[in-house]
Amino acid sequence: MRDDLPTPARPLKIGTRGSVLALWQAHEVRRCLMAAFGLPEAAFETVVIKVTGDQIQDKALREIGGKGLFTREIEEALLDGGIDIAVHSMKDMPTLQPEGLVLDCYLKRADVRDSFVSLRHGSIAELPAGAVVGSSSLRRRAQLALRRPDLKLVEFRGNVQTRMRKLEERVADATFLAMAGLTRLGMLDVVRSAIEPEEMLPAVAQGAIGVERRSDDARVAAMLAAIHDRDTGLRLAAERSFLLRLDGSCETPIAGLAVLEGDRLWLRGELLRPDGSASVAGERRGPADEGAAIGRALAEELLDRAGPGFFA
Ligand SMILES: NCc1[nH]cc(CCC(=O)O)c1CC(=O)O
Repeated sequence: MRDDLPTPARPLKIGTRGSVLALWQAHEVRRCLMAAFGLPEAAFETVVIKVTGDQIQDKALREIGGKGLFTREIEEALLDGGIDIAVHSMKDMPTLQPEGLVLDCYLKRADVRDSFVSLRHGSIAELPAGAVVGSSSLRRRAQLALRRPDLKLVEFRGNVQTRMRKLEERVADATFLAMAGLTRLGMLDVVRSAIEPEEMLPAVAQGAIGVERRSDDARVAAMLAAIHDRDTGLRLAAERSFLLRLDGSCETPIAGLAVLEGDRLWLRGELLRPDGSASVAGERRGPADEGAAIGRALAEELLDRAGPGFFA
């Protein structure tokens, strides 16, 4: 292993999207690897890869359709050998990886909550009837419509700066952003309140950074094992199994969150109709290392309770 570590002459190539958040996350993985192996920054090379999802800014992503809008080009580079590892927001990752790739290394998870962002109001509860909320997340839109059918929803995309400008221009009175992303960008000052999971269950894997590799790359596998966070792995195993059994795509509003209670795992999940006219929510507890079975069982229970006509 020692002789096999990357060097400035033979750097480890880290593939990432080019957004400020994506670069921060790639550099965080680099920091963890530098610390774990005593390596200099020059032993790594950051390779920025353009993805379809970033090139389209004027449409809601669900109109473009298809899974992996933020990942396909990056995974192609990984399979080609153009990069050695790829860093992702796990929330944006499909539940299955292409043949030849493995995604089982997660950094310690950050704040999982959504945040309420507004210039004039302090929380969802304080929004007056008829207030306009900007969000393009199917999950957040459905969750809000379910709880506050009196509010008006508008599409909202772009980076944090763009969204703050839209709030200033009164395109909307409020929006939602993940606490994790804002924390990483050093922009927690825009948050009016953090929304507890009881009020708005977050997206599966929200707040977690994952590192993908080629399945036959034993050297990289050994390096990634050193920075993997076991608790995050147990939690995501349950949440992603839940999502997989639901065949979650961008068309289906799904929320899911697992937490550890000692050697037990507590998984909560929610399925919604896109217009917020109905939802089914449930929870399960079980041994922490049986997350995959717990996730599947909760998904099956919710599908059963929702019935065949639920998403129609
Ligand atoms: N879908 C975009 C996305 N993917 C990951 C994050 C934030 C970081 C994270 O949850 O790990 C965001 C932005 C947001 O939802 O506010």
